[in-house]
Amino acid sequence: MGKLVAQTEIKSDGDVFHEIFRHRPHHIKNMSPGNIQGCDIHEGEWGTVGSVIFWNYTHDGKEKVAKEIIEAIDEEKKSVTFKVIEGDLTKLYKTFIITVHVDTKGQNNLVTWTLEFEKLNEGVEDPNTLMDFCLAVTKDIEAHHLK
Ligand SMILES: CC[C@@H](C)C[C@@H](CC)C(C)C
Repeated sequence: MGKLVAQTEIKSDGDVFHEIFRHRPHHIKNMSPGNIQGCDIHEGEWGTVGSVIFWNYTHDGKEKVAKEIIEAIDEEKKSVTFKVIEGDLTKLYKTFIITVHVDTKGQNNLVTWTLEFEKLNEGVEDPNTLMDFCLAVTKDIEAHHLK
């Protein structure tokens, strides 16, 4: 299993950041319209394990889709784990799991993105640009809350 981890500090509220990814990821398109164009719930309720979310996003200049199941939610640790089950990423990766975690330490809020993946073949590159995408979305969410 390949793994990429990246961290970035946000000045906006960490609890709000977690709440967005857990309960209202469909609001992200309003905060990061260049990256996220759509987010719909296909199965279950927002913010619950087992719910299925469908994303329309633009990555590496191309419009893409991702269907993800919420695999885990840890309210204590403020983390949400999304497992990709359909869409562009499944053309390159057998498994693709995205975890977003927020550490709130006083004024500082540290966001950690973890991408775990199994490539379909050796020629597939590591998802570095997707990690950049996740960090860019993070910054847009922060900026939205600092206005
Ligand atoms: C599969 C790429 C995007 C749609 C993942 C989203 C978080 C699971 C995005 C908002 C970073």
